Amino acid sequence: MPSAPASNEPSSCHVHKFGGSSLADAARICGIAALLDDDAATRLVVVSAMQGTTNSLVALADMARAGDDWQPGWEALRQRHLQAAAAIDAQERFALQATLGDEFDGLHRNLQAVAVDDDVDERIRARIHGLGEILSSRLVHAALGGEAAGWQRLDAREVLVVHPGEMGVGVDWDQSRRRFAQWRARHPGCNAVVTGYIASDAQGHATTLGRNGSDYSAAIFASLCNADALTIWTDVDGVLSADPRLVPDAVCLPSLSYAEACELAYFGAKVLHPQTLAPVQSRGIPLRIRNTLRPQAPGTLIEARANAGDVPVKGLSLVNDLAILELIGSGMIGVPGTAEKLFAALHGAGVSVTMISQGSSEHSICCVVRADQAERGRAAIAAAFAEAMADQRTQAVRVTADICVLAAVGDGMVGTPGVAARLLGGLAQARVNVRAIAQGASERNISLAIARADATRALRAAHSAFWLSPQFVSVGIIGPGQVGRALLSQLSATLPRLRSQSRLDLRIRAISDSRRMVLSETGLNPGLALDALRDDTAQAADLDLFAAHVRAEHLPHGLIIDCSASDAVAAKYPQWLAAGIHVVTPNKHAGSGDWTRYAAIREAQRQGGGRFLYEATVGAGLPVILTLRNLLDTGDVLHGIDGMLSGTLAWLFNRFDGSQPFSTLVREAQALGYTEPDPRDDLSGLDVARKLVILAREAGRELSVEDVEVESLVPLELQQVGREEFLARLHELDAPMQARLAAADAQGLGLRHVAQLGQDGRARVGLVALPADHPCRHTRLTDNLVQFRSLRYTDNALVVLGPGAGPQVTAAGVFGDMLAIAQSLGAQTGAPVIAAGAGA
Ligand SMILES: NC(=O)C1=CN([C@@H]2O[C@H](COP(=O)(O)OP(=O)(O)OC[C@H]3O[C@@H](n4cnc5c(N)ncnc54)[C@H](OP(=O)(O)O)[C@@H]3O)[C@@H](O)[C@H]2O)C=CC1
Ligand SMILES: N[C@@H](CC=O)C(=O)O
Repeated sequence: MPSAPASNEPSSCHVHKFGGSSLADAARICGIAALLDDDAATRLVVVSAMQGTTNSLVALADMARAGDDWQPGWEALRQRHLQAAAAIDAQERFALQATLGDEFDGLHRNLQAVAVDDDVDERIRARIHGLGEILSSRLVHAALGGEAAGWQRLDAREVLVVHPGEMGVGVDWDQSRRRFAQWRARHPGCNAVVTGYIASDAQGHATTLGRNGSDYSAAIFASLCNADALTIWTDVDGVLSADPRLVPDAVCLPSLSYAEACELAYFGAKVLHPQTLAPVQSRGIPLRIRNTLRPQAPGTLIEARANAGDVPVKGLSLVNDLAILELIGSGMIGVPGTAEKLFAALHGAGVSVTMISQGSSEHSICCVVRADQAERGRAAIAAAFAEAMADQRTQAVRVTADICVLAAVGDGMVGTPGVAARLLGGLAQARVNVRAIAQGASERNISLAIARADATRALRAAHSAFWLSPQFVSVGIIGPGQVGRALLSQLSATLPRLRSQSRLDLRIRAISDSRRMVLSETGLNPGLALDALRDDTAQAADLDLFAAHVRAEHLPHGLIIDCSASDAVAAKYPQWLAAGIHVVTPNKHAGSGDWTRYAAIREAQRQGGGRFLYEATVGAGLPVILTLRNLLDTGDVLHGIDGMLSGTLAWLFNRFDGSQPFSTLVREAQALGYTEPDPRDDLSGLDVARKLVILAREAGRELSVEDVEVESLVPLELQQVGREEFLARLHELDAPMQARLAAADAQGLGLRHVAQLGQDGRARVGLVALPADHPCRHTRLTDNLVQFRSLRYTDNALVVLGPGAGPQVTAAGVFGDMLAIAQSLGAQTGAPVIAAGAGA
């Protein structure tokens, strides 16, 4: 391309291009003047056809050719343009309408020609297809005030000379530049409205730049007039980090380099035509994308050196409707010319290749092609390698359908270690299988072929992996009882901060109690989620529907929080975890229940399923399980565990001094939310036995609740009655408990409920009388005291001490597990919170 600036060109020239959406009707056309108002430079305004016009013109030509009735469509298009002309407050309105009428008469003649002659000249078709820009240029010219206001109209066919080529339409720069200079000489210094999309070929016949070619026209004219800037006006704010229909959190990118824009344009960022960039890039002309409907928005600036931003990836794009073609053969290894032969075969079959990948073993070559060309490509490769196939040098040509390509793009990727790891890690967390990978040596683009079904989930996961949007976790809460409600209130207070500071979006998309559930697409406000359960949107509870909604195919991560005490809910964990749903719970049933189910849960995790965290099952918010895990993971050997594992029983025996009946204290503990839904689970020692089993299993021992020696405080006659009757007869505990207290008092001892897991595997739970100097006598309120004895902690136990029951502390334990899962998914929840203004 010659680099000398065109003669007669004013010193400062700006090119503006308006797409069809900016020219949808007369009001939008008239609005262009206001958008150009603050631009003092000489302006070239390149226009597309009015929205939908080119499609209509192509359809009319097709109808004419097929012998269908095109007259009504022609008339509708004519009326639309005449009405737009009538609505434009132009001095020459009548002349404008007459000219448009003439253009439509010409269209009528051309359509008739197509109708009577099947082999009508391609030039006539090009004239028909390109009429929309002629029409819109006349309307815009009039709306800007016409020649009286210093505006000329330039039919691009007068100056722009192009030739079709294998790589698309090419520009004859010498011819075009000469002709443009001549046109400029005839119209020195004036502004111009220029038709986009259309041009002439070398013989002077009408042609087009291909669909959506107006952007390309604008870039060519920017180069011809050596413009200082090109602005493309469209109906979006700029280039977005991803398709907003698939990633609602996609952000508008303030700046891109030409190279980044090229990659994004090629890989589906529909804002830019792929060819647009070359003419402006070669002359270093900055290109800005702006929104006609929101001109105050800064848009996206594309120039040679873009702002790098603080993450290596600027944007992600997705190309759909693809297939993988794969040639496999051990006889290909080290054989020169195999790749050439394969791609020559595809070339010969007219198959365009989107992506190529070959492992260094050379055992197979795979490429990604358009789905509608896959079979043609397969047949061409099979034919080219027929001989090699016959003597087993190649073994197969395989097609994998329903593929899409996800591409991560950014200059910041160049030379930055860990980008691929971050991308692939994010996809792995979202359980997206990658079928093929390609990264060129430019390092600006990593392309991944994945199954179409995974596309949205993959795009969202990758988007948040690079913090282009917060890490999105779809959350379902089961059991909004004491703990569940406390969790909702903690979430309500914390989620906004997590979203803004830690870029973590824990979205409550489902809530259920034992009877009803609410499934929400966009998410429930945690402060109002309980109300939603009571209103008309609630439906009958169904755990399978609930889980399917939480783990919707298009969402990267699903997390179920089970705050019930239900065994039926715990029975679902293996299947949820196997489906990749993470589970967090204070419910002890899974951890201490049926061994086969427990093993299935572990197996689902081992197979790479969801994560299962249950810290709150023992010691509520205390780090009991975490402490045990740390001991074991660092190679310590557990000898035994003993202490107090029930918050309710701790509180009861800290308070029980005989001054009030034991049953009164039990009711109080229940009201405070310390007890299990059925307080007999506490008083019978079952709850503590469950906790001991959870800890023993954590340490690798195959213990079950039946193996634990449990002393129950519930009299035999109250063990089998219903919960309500038990509560009504609670006073029957008073006398036996009073007697136990008196006996202990008489020996100068105090009652405490303790649990013990010995080195011999023996597990015991029960009420004991202890001397005043025993550590369990130095606890307060609901304190749990867990003493770990191990190879390292032999003389002096490792002790975890603190409140072990209550909705708030339990919910905090659950919340902590939620954040641990979010962190494992890549969320930055551990980052220190810097107070506003600090460090300024
Ligand atoms: N309270 C505490 O200090 C601690 C509690 N925990 C554990 O936390 C869990 C909750 O305790 P808490 O909040 O006190 O109990 P609650 O009885 O207050 O709440 C239980 C909730 O679970 C719901 N639920 C019961 N069965 C089902 C089911 N099949 N499907 C869906 N939802 C169901 C109940 O709904 P509905 O009203 O419809 O029955 C209710 O909303 C228990 O497992 C408990 O062991 C753990 C550590 C400490
Ligand atoms: N009811 C339980 C609650 C915690 O698991 C207790 O009192 O410890």
